[in-house]
Amino acid sequence: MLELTDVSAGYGQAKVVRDVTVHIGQGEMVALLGRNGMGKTTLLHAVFGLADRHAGNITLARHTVPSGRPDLLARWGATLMPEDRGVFPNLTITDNLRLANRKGFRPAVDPRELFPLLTDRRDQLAGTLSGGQKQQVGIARAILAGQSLIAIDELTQGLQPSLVRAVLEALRTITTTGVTVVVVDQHAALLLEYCPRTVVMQAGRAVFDGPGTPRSRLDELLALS
Ligand SMILES: Nc1ncnc2c1ncn2[C@@H]1O[C@H](COP(=O)(O)OP(=O)(O)OP(=O)(O)O)[C@@H](O)[C@H]1O
Repeated sequence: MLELTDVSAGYGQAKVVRDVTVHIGQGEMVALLGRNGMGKTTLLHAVFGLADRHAGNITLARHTVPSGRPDLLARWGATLMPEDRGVFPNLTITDNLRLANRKGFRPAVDPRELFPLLTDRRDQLAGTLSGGQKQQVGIARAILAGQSLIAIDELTQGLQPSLVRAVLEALRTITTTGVTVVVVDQHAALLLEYCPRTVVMQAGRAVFDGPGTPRSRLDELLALS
């Protein structure tokens, strides 16, 4: 559903991502790992039209993705969770969800079943939630919008492990309904528990792509600069 073929990308003349080929199927849950500055975010940005693509092809759900058109990605069903987690801070949780819900669309999994917070704090302004709580609202919005690919950068940043687990658990559940999930982080341990497939970036290249990675091999890849 998301296919990157020989993708090189960066910012202006700066080359960051080099010759990356990764094909991700519908309903997969993929961890994109790598140390600081290895190009994980830039790769996501290349997919979502936020970095400059220097070479290669990207297709999403059989659409050819042109460079520099982030608007098309949203229209074709892909969401990149931004740092503010894509919530309207001055609206309540309920209103955030209501606005996101595509007319007449009922997701296979009700996000309120995944995240009790959405009910317990329904009248709270989203801007007053913690980062992890906002992330839950952001993911719920993507689910209600019927998005078929959800990518999350820096999933664990600033979140307590129990919240990270709740989010990963929820993401795993939605993959069973056919939604594709790509999670980016530099902390491997938790993600590895939930993601059957791992792509490791090193100096802009995808140096490993596979399921069932032995932990020792991953430690080795993540330790190298
Ligand atoms: N806007 C930019 N202009 C020029 N270079 C950039 C820009 N953003 C990032 N870079 C460079 O691209 C390289 C890769 O950065 P990127 O953010 O993709 O790495 P990352 O693997 O996501 O790292 P981290 O885990 O620290 O976020 C770094 O050397 C960084 O300095």
